[in-house]
Amino acid sequence: MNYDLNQFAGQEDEKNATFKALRKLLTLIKDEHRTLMLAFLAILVYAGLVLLGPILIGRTVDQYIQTKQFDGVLRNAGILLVIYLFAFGTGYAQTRLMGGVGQRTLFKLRGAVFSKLQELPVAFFNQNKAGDLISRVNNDTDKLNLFFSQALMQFVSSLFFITGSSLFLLSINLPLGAAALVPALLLLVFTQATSAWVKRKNALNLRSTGDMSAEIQESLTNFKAIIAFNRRDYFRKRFDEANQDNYKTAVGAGLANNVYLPVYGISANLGQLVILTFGIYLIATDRFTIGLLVSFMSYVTNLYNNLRQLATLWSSFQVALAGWDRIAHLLALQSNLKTIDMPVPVASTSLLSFQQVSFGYPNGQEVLHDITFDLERGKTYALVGPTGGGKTTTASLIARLYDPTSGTIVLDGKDIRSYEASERTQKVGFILQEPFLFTGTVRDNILYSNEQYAGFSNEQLADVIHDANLDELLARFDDGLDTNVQTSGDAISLGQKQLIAFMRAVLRNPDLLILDEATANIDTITEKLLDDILRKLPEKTTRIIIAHRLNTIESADEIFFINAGQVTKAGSLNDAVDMLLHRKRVS
Ligand SMILES: Nc1ncnc2c1ncn2[C@@H]1O[C@H](COP(=O)(O)OP(=O)(O)OP(=O)(O)O)[C@@H](O)[C@H]1O
Repeated sequence: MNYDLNQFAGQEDEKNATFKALRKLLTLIKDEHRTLMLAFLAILVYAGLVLLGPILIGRTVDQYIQTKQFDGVLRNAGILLVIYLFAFGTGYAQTRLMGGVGQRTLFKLRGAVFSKLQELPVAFFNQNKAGDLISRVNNDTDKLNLFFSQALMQFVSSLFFITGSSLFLLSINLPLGAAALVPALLLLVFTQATSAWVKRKNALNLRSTGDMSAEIQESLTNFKAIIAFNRRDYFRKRFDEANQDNYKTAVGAGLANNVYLPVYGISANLGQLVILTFGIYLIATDRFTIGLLVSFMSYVTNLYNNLRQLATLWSSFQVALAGWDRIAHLLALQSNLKTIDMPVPVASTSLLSFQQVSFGYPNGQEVLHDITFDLERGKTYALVGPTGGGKTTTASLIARLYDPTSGTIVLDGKDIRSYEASERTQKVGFILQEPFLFTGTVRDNILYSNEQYAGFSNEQLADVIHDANLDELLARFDDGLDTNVQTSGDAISLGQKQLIAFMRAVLRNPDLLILDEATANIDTITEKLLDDILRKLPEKTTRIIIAHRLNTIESADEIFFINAGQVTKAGSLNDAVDMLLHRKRVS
């Protein structure tokens, strides 16, 4: 399965894509319908009140100003003031309501994107850069927040104003109203024609922001190598290129986003010019009054101001849509490592059985070819072989970081795909060459994801550690269980990290314990200690040791030689040495 998110970028917009995306976008706020209804109501009242203004002013001109009845003028001014105060109140209410909707949607959306990231398989992270993903979680979701908290309601209010003003214009004088709307219709056609282009420009910009973020992340993660190899200039150049690209796409997006404003501005001016000329002609021929012309001009101004506002919002809508596309592609991805209901294919008494397993990494060549082997309970197995032969890949399949391309892996009598993740991780323990640690204490790290001892006091835990023969290892840490561990810092050596990973795996008491080059950074005396601990593990525990140093596999009951994606039984340690030297198959 292809998990590359950037494969979606630059795809041509399908027909009506904007409205489809809008519908999807609105599903994000479907839980907010009460607040939305209230906000809509507030905005409807607000628009209605504001639209009453011009007609009242027109009446005042015709009825009181031309007849010089100033008490009438004052009365209408008072009414107008009340109307505007109410309008202010409803306008404020809708801003408050929608601000909350925006923040809640952002909160939920970030949560959904983050949960999705937790759910996706290793292949997804192999194909996408962390920096780009961070940009999706932070930057793209924020674009949507801006849209929901500000733009959406302004959008709706502009639509109300445009509809209201148009109705007033047409009802006051049909031909004059129709003439005022012609430039507006042309604008709609223009907007429709340019929207896809504007969205594309914004999508390019968001993508290059993601690329830049990925570039920053890579250089921050590898800062030691960059300094040690004096590659700062190289990375600075790469960043400059990403920055340059981001600048160019930002200019492109800015240009696209601003294309509407001047066009809308000139249409507004044209509209007013038409009304003024046509209106004065109508007044001159006694078919219109000055007061009505004042109202009319006011509605036209209102109409075009809102169209202009719509233009600005339309670009912010396109930015939100482009951001939403990037998030929606991520949310739509499904893990291909779902737990599957399936009957046991072949009854097997072994703890683990590979049955004609082949595997290739996504977008890569086949790495393991038709592998079949069985591991019995309680035995120790060694996987040896040249670099790149497929040892770690075999271990990754046992941990179900990937599923085989073909064939079946049977764990404890059941297809490995039919286990829930919690049950599988309980059965299979892993100690990796580069263990993952979290910021906290040694205690936090060795109990990571181990519910069994979570509530234990340090004293109780010390007993458990003693029973598991781990106290000598714990003694290697100055403050014992309370020793601080920092993932980013180097306060703890790689060997110590491996010891923590070792204790963590042993305390989980798995049926199958895999050590992938797990003692590569440990001195020979400690290594002997680990060997002892491994020997004393409960009898049922099966151990798989992946090692380059052959002295570490002396205690193995059986040795498998993995080379070029093939697995062969090596027989004895000497056979394994022979195979490694000659890379040939025996038995
Ligand atoms: N994430 C990946 N994506 C694509 N190909 C990969 C990936 N990981 C490993 N490979 C390829 O799979 C093959 C087997 O690699 P693997 O890591 O299993 O070998 P190994 O025997 O464990 O080597 P080593 O002893 O160096 O750890 C190699 O050709 C490697 O290039």
